Amino acid sequence: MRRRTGSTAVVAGRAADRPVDTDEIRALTEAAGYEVRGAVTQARAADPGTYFGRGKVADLSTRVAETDADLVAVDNELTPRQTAALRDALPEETAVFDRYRLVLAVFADRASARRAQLQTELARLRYDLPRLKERSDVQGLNRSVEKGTPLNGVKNRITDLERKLDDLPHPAEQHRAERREQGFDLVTLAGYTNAGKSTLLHRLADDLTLDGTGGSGGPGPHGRDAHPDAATETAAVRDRLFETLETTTRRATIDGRRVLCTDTVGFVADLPHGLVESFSETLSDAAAADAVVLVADASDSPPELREKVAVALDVLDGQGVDESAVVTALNKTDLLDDDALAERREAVADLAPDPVPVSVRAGTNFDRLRAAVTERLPTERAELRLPNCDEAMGLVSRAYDRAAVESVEYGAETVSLSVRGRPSVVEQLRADAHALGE
Ligand SMILES: Nc1nc2c(ncn2[C@@H]2O[C@H](COP(=O)(O)OP(=O)(O)OP(=O)(O)O)[C@@H](O)[C@H]2O)c(=O)[nH]1
Ligand SMILES: [Mg+2]
Repeated sequence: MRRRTGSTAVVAGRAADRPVDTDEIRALTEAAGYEVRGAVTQARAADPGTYFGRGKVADLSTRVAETDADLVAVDNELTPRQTAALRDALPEETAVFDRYRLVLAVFADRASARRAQLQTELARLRYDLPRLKERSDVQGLNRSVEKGTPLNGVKNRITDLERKLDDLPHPAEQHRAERREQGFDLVTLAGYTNAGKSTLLHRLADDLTLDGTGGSGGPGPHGRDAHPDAATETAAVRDRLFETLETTTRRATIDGRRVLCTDTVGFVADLPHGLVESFSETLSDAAAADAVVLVADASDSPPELREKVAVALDVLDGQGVDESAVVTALNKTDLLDDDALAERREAVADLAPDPVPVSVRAGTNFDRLRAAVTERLPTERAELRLPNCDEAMGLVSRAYDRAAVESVEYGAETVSLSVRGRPSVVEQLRADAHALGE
């Protein structure tokens, strides 16, 4: 993404009793377009006033001055009061973002489609509003609102945005309904950011042609419009947080069936789901899907993996996704030896009973993953007997196109066709066969 010219940051982390790890907050800060010039950490309980202890705040201030940083990025959620107190203690004009605000900055930067832009702005204002309300001093209030928008202005803008979003057509939903009618199965890839969802989509997709998009206005008549992700999708997938900010859908063929596979916005550790949810179409996609592949990064430590899988399953459940529709894929097994993998399986055993270990990068165990997905797709079988005529050939070709043809035998008088696929598709083929026979 574009780097904010000259924007620099110092990251700051605190933990009560463990070594303080700043990797993630660094990655987030970089994802928001800042160059990280330093890190300040503290291992002690949070100070209710300034979050960090007094001496540490002084250190932080010195570091900001030395590095001429524009921003202090704090690896946690700060109360409005803490944000204000920190700002007061730092050199003039230094912005203070907690991780939530940082994520909002990333989204604001990357959102390209109209819908995503509105959702991002709405999420930011909803984040700001309670913070503004809690501020009692008028001066602080004015300073904390970007560009001096008064409190009421923020409320009005929220209402305005909500109305605009309601009025905006929802191309993804409409598109989904159409595609279902055409006999497509819908599969959604979900999971934390950086788990490998987009890489998996690449692997599963039939070709590099995009077939419809989520938030960005929907496909044209042929479902082949370019998506903002198009350029980056063909490039190597980079190791960067929030690579995907809008849903992308590609056609895939799984077990002979026509599948629309949708990539989604990744979850983020320690963020309230509501935040990410509010500006992604992601979860509504998951709820509408026939199967959801929950992609997890198995190179995470077992407790972290467990936590992420638990949260993700919980979020999906909250969206009305049936547990039986979820396939859990433990990705990046190329980074693990057998013992390490066994530990990961053990860590999620009671949450995800039958996870599929895969390496999307190396292509390991794809057959099992495809099979696990197919198992979750609604399926019906039919044996059809058709008169051997031109129309029958049309029907056979439709069957190949939309379902899995298990066998086809051409006799002198009749054609016998054994087919398996989406119930509505099989139903239609059966009706067509019946009509031919009359
Ligand atoms: N070692 C290894 N790396 C992988 C594998 N699959 C994906 N990756 C890497 O993991 C990183 C993240 O992959 P993405 O596909 O962008 O992850 P994502 O889940 O789409 O992330 P967001 O779009 O941010 O939600 C990239 O650097 C991939 O190359 C794998 O099987 N093994
Ligand atoms: Mg992605």
